Amino acid sequence: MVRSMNNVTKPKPQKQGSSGVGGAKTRMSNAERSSYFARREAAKVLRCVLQGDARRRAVASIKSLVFSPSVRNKKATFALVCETLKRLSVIKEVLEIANVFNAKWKKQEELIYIITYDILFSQAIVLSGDAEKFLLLRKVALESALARFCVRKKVKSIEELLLLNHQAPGVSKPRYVRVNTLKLDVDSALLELAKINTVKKDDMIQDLLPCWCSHQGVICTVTNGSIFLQGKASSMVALALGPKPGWEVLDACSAPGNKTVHLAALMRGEGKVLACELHKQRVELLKDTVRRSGASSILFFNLHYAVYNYTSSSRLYVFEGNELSCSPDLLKNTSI
Ligand SMILES: C[S@@+](CC[C@H](N)C(=O)[O-])C[C@H]1O[C@@H](n2cnc3c(N)ncnc32)[C@H](O)[C@@H]1O
Repeated sequence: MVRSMNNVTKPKPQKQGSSGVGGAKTRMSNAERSSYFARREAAKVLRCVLQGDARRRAVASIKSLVFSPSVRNKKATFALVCETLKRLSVIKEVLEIANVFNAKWKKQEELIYIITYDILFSQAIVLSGDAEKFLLLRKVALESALARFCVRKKVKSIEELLLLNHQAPGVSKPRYVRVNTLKLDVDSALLELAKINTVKKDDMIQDLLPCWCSHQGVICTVTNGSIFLQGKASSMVALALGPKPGWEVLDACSAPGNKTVHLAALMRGEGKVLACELHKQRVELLKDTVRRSGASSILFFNLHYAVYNYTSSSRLYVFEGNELSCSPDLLKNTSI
């Protein structure tokens, strides 16, 4: 459900170009003005997201909120919201320890979260605006609160603190890792990932591992195709079909190919998966996924439109397309 952002309390309008850091009457540069507005737009998006969470009601995704026409600097706004959200629990603790909130700024807490992120984690130096000025005057208190929080959590660095925050099961959501059983068995993947991540077996899907991990923690195994980062819902699709080795399966809209290679793995590399994709560039993505997966039983079709007539009994596939690429061996017994 998309909820309008119009009912968000607007921060008091400020005279543009008149409020420099430290109260000096300075004109904002274009970059300052753009980041000033991005922080306020990010605060509105963050408020929408947090209110939705608090009421357990679906709001639009961060992307759709950011892509609303009222948001001018979409890239900076999106980055600010995501980066602040990643560190939100730490930011809240720090503000609490530093005892920063008063009645006035409590009303604009999302803006305070965003600016605190900017001051502590993005090392922004010049920040124009009243709220920015308020927090910059307390920068030392914020930094010492962050240091105290690290000590309290028994970590040596902020990176460790953030990782800890990400790794605690039940506190943060897991990233799902699907093991590509064409290359690696589930138990070996579990052992490998457990070296640097908190990981377990999924209770519904055999080859899926919920993982509380850092991106670096899984990146090598992702790059070599032993595992794929794939959500739980997406991992249920091929499983629901339950393909057997030797089947011929049509994946009509396939790029980037996560389900295509999952099908090939469930069929243990025996049989064929016909993978269709409308867009040429996305066919390249699909091919890359398939190459990494090591599956050799997949045929690619780049179609203008996927008009097909598929009857399993007569094994007839009618495709209307412009290009086809696959290994000649695979094509031998397939009528197209
Ligand atoms: C949501 S993605 C599919 C994700 C994929 N099944 C996976 O699991 O990784 C949808 C894809 O279908 C392609 N597509 C959309 N319409 C199509 C059509 N008529 N024929 C073939 N491909 C199409 C899109 O270009 C897009 O790459």
